[in-house]
Amino acid sequence: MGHIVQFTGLSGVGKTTLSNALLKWGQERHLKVMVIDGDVYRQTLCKDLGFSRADRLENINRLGAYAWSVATDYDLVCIAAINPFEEGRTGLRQQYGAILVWLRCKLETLISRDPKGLYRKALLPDTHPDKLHNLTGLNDTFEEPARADLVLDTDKLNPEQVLEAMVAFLKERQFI
Ligand SMILES: Nc1ncnc2c1ncn2[C@@H]1O[C@H](COP(=O)(O)OS(=O)(=O)O)[C@@H](OP(=O)(O)O)[C@H]1O
Ligand SMILES: Nc1ncnc2c1ncn2[C@@H]1O[C@H](COP(=O)(O)OP(=O)(O)O)[C@@H](O)[C@H]1O
Repeated sequence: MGHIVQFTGLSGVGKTTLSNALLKWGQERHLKVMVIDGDVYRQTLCKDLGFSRADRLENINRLGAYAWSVATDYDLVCIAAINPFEEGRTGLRQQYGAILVWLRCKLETLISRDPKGLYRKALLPDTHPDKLHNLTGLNDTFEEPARADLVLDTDKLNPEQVLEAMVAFLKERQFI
């Protein structure tokens, strides 16, 4: 039975970057890693969901259940979603033993990265037709985790260093 890792962190923090780096790292070592990326599953399994609190909780619950259903076939299953609420994270920890990794970064840095233009849209005036009104961390809730198993600061560590710290943590816990 593989271990389940749930990430949490704002858009642009580096969830996909770290997950894909772990996938590649695993492939090179015959370790079976699966990535369940929130952004990707919102096009399929979670296509019907929006960004209300209820929908975000439903989203993480579905991703958790899916991770659990495939965990027998993998060494490690990573859930890479924003996962903004303690209720959702605690649920995954209690139901599936999913450990919690918080990818953290200053908002100014995320605003300057903004590869999808989401922060630019959220910063538009309220009256602008393209204004994004519920971007996590900017004008929607992100509850800082009280009990993360690991915190990685992606404005201090480059992607290689983030991967290195993650791998060291997984080895220390004997997850890999
Ligand atoms: N309002 C709002 N708030 C947050 N994110 C938004 C929003 N609208 C669209 N997006 C895009 O959706 C991706 C987040 O989906 P998740 O399933 O990870 O979010 S959540 O866990 O349900 O909060 C997120 O992907 P990432 O950028 O990879 O985090 C965004 O690209
Ligand atoms: N540790 C890091 N240091 C600097 N830039 C990073 C780091 N991790 C990711 N990035 C960059 O930030 C942007 C968003 O990364 P991404 O992995 O797509 O974030 P998320 O999946 O959390 O939305 C990308 O342009 C990526 O290259």
